Amino acid sequence: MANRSRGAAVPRLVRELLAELRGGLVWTGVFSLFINVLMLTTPFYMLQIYDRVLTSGSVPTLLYLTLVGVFLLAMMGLLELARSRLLVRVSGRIDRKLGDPVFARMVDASLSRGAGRAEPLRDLEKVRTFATGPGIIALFDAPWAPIFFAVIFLLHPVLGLLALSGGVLLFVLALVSEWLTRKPLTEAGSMGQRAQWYAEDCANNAEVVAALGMTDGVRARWRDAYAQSLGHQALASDRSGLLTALTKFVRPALQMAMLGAGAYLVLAQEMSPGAMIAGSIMLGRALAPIQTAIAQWRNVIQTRQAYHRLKDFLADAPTTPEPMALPRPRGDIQVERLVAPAPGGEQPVIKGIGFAIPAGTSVGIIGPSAAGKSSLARLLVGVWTPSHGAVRLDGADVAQWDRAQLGPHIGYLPQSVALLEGSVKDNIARFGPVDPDKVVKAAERAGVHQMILRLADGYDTDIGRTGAALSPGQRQRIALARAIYGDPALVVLDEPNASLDSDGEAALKRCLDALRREATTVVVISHRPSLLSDIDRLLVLADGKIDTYGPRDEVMKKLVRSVPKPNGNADPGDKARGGPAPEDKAADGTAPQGKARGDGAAAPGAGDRPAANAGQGATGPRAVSTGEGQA
Ligand SMILES: Nc1ncnc2c1ncn2[C@@H]1O[C@H](COP(=O)(O)OP(=O)(O)OP(=O)(O)O)[C@@H](O)[C@H]1O
Repeated sequence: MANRSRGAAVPRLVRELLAELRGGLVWTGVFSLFINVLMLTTPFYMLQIYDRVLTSGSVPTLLYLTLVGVFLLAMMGLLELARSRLLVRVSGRIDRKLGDPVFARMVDASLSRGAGRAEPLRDLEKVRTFATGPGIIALFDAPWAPIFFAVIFLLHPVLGLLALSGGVLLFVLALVSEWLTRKPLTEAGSMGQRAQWYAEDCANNAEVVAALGMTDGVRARWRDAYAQSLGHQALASDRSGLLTALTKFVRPALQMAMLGAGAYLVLAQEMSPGAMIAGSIMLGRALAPIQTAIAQWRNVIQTRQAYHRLKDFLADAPTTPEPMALPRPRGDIQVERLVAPAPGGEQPVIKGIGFAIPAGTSVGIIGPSAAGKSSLARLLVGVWTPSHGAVRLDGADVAQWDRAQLGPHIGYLPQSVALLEGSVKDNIARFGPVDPDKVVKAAERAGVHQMILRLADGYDTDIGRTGAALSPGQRQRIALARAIYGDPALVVLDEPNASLDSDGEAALKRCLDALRREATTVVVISHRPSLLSDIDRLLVLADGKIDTYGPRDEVMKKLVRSVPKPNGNADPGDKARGGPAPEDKAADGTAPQGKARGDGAAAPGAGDRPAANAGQGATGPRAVSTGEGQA
């Protein structure tokens, strides 16, 4: 089973990544050293031309120097090529190492925090592209700048001092730039992100936003966040613009000072004219990486932020050792003392319930709105993690079960259907390898095969983002086929008929009958009692607790008795539809728990499983045990 320990994965992931990158980065550093040494070719060539060729008038020397110079420059070009290829590989490794974990973690984070965004992938993209851009080249070149300063010192100490002071001045300007722009850039980043969320949410819900005239209100929110982001951006740009202007003045001024000082030293006969020119060129080389670093400062800061966000995001990733594969479950469900808040919340929405569903049993869950039915469904399929208790499938805790292993054994049709961008067949096959026979079988059992054949490209029809190209009813029926694809052992359907017409509902009922005949464990949540007419058991949920659980007919009888109508008749469907509130029942003097026990249904049936009873103990007297005969 998964061993979840916080905080260990990121250091491991990052350590492993850095270990993998170490070789490539060391070679990039070595290549950078040679590239920078070879950059001395041009100034030395100048030096030799002025001081040797022009004074001696020797053409062979000129030819020889030129050949050597061209060869060295060619070598430098080759090294540049090798370095850039190396960095492309480094960037590819970052992606290969972190891409999948970040994606998987993003899905997990959406489950545990209740909201998912794609920023971590964007951050990864930022870090990855930095690894091939000019920013990282500047970082690798900067440490070799002392070579140039040293050579300038050798030409003349005065020139050396001048160059060094210029370098320090530019470096200080870079630090000031960082200091002045870091905060506004951070603020701009977070406000920009918020603005983007508004824009994305608005685009995703464009129809309701337009229909209800909400565009102006939502745009005002977006505009506010965007304006704040732009304000911080502008402040950062103003400050960095000032620094850039200063740099643009300092850089040529330094060059001029070098030439001026060099000319003076030549006049004073302390240096040759060649050294004057070479010194000036070398100053340019020495300052280039510093200047690139200043130009790339914003990029460097943003990449650093993205890197830290990524590290934090991965920091609480659970370490999950490769779990042992478990055999295909039979579909035996035990819910034990289950307490669960919604993701990111504290208040439990499921408040200590326990019950059992023997393999092959079909159970209908009914109850008023916000009773916790969908929450229970999510817990049954293991996408929510309970704070206490467990849902066990054939004895194994579903929240701890490896999702990739558990998924094929689970069929889940959520209330909001959630198809994904892709073809009909991809969606039915759950984006795994498409086995046409299995896809058609699932579609036929879901009663949707003919409907799919009538689509423009049949099973190959692209359904667009979230299935936008389909009607809600079509989406729901295709999602049903997806839920039963591969004959899962447990099928949980949350309001599977919410968007269906009578044909669709008849197909759904036939599908449920087939699942029952095949002894698949089925849980159906529905507000419509018609769908639950052939179900084995009924579970009535109210305020996160079990009100009643037992064989369907017994529960229905109880519901009839507990829902008095003004004319003395009762409509059990009222309760299924969430009609009578628990207070209504209390008003006639019959508390739910009293009812549950009073008719004898509370006593465990003769064949009740011990696990079911254990679960009952946790639920309190509200939970009603079941007769095994119904299984
Ligand atoms: N993702 C979520 N984040 C926060 N709270 C949630 C979330 N999902 C459900 N809840 C809360 O849990 C409670 C139960 O909701 P749930 O959707 O399980 O009820 P339900 O019985 O399925 O309702 P309905 O019949 O209206 O679908 C509600 O109070 C709801 O606010």
